[in-house]
Amino acid sequence: MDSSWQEWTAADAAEWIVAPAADDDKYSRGVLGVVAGSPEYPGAAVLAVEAAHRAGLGMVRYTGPRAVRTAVLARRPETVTSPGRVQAWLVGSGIDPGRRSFMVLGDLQGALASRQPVVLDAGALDLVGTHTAPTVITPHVRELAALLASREIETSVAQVREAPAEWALRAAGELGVAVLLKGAVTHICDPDGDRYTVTARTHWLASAGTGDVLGGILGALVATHHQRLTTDAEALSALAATAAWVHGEAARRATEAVDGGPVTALDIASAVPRVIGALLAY
Ligand SMILES: NC(=O)C1=CN([C@@H]2O[C@H](COP(=O)(O)OP(=O)(O)OC[C@H]3O[C@@H](n4cnc5c(N)ncnc54)[C@H](OP(=O)(O)O)[C@@H]3O)[C@@H](O)[C@H]2O)[C@@H](O)CC1
Ligand SMILES: Nc1ncnc2c1ncn2[C@@H]1O[C@H](COP(=O)(O)OP(=O)(O)O)[C@@H](O)[C@H]1O
Repeated sequence: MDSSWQEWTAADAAEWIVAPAADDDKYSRGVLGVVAGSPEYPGAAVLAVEAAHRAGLGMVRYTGPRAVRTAVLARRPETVTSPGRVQAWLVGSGIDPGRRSFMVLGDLQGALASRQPVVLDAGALDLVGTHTAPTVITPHVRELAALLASREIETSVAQVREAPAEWALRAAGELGVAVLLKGAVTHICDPDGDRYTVTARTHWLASAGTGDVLGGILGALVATHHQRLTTDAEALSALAATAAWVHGEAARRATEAVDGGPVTALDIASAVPRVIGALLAY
């Protein structure tokens, strides 16, 4: 185990990007189930689903609230809205943990009980530890501080902001999951001692919804590698670092395309296929 943090590179990311082969079908390429979005935050589901499709996988299933489903389908008619086989989950983005209905809580618990690998975000972070499936949590600084405080680990937003590496490690150790702590430098670590950083190449990333796009990219990568994750849960941290790298590079390309001007979360999602293409050619 190396005690230092390794900056993830294009070469590292390229190892985790796979193109479909002649014997593939939509199921072998990975099906991502998404439990995200709510009447309060429908956009988070749209952004996560959009990014997952753009990152390349076999299928996205979304069975959330009707109004959100309609918004998701308006943007991505490729999305399947009936229940069925799922090989990885993205849960919690765009859900307020204080306003979860019984139905949403049931969907979240059902996903976590399925034993498929899971990306836990935003409004599902409090459920970490209620299941045994391979898990990566994707908090930002405030969410990590709140999560640790809820587990009686004394900390504050200021402390996590001051020493993100330290608190990401603490979370991985205490919670027993891979951690992707978002920020201008994103820290990824796991209980096995893997430690990666991804330094953002543009600060235009700091805008609403970009974290939901990251969740979609990571969900797609986890779904794509679902087979490997059944025997190698440690791969989750490498997949998380790859997702953060792809996200950062997509943002860099998106701002470059507008001469260094601002980019939106959807712009970043739209830039993802070219990043994937470049990594395949790497
Ligand atoms: N298009 C969509 O649908 C999007 C949906 N999203 C979804 O939204 C959900 C919440 O995510 P989040 O990241 O806004 O929650 P978090 O940061 O905990 O803020 C909670 C509250 O804390 C406060 N507050 C926060 N920061 C502060 C500061 N620096 N300084 C001072 N106060 C601060 C502030 O409250 P206020 O003080 O303004 O009342 C804020 O409201 C989550 O499910 C996510 O997926 C987003 O992805 C965006 C795009
Ligand atoms: N100052 C910054 N510079 C570069 N990237 C940032 C900065 N602040 C946040 N980010 C990145 O932007 C994204 C924001 O995600 P998140 O906080 O979940 O926002 P949202 O919930 O609005 O989607 C993360 O990928 C994070 O790493």
